[in-house]
Amino acid sequence: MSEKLIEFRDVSFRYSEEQPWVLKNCSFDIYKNEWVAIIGHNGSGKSTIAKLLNGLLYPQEGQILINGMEVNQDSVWEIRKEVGMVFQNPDNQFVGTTVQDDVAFGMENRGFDRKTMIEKIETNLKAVGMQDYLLTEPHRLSGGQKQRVAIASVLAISPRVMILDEATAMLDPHGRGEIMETVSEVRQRNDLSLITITHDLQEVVQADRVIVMNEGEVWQEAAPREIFEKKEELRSIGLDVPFAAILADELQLAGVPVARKGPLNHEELLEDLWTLHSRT
Ligand SMILES: Nc1ncnc2c1ncn2[C@@H]1O[C@H](COP(=O)(O)OP(=O)(O)OP(=O)(O)O)[C@@H](O)[C@H]1O
Repeated sequence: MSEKLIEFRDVSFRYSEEQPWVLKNCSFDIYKNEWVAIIGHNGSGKSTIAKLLNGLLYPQEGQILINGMEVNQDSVWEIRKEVGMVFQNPDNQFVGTTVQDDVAFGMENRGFDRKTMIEKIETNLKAVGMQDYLLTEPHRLSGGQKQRVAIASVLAISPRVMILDEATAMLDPHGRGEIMETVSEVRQRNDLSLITITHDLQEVVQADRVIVMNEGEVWQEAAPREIFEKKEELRSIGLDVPFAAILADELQLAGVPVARKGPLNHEELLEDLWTLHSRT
């Protein structure tokens, strides 16, 4: 088992004393180099978890540890060197007037020296395929390009964990696929842990592990295959299953046998059908 990077210990959170608890006794661990997808119905507390991890919010109860360091007001600047976040709307995260200024901003805030900054701007924009846009004004970029720059800005601070909170939600399926491919590459190259918060099941099935939230509680955590086998239970808490699994059920019902219980994507479904039916 690899080393723990994040520990959520009995965390409860509410936005104010007058408001209900948004997270209730949540506990989970995330390991180094692991990719964890957090899913759950609207309002189940996913984004709140992301903000707690980055010290944008603090829990009223429980403890959050990042690499052994507790997230609190004293540690918040150290924590933000470890945890990088990319949000849904890239326009809300741009601060620089050019792409290079923007990537520099996070590093400036964290006290990087000039030489390191120049090197990191170059290598990280290259890692996301945006090296030709150094002097471009961010508003001239497409949605996908903006998210690439946002990812480069996060990578530039060399975090241990990158959180993508609905970061691909505004892109078309092709753009989403491209961004996730880039993220997957940079994750491996930089030995990062990755937390993705998303409603896109194509993304979720690629994760190592899935944490399912329901009404502010950790409902279940397991590998994607194990999670998506519980189709009826998932539906009962307002969640869907991958389209390939639904199609496999329909095929079975129509009398077409499918080998695997729940294929996670169309490649698996095709492989099943090919293996079974090429023999007949
Ligand atoms: N700034 C805030 N002040 C008060 N309540 C908030 C605030 N932000 C979120 N909430 C409430 O906290 C609960 C959890 O919200 P959160 O954004 O964490 O859910 P989520 O699972 O990310 O939802 P979604 O899938 O819709 O993005 C919701 O009931 C929401 O209305």
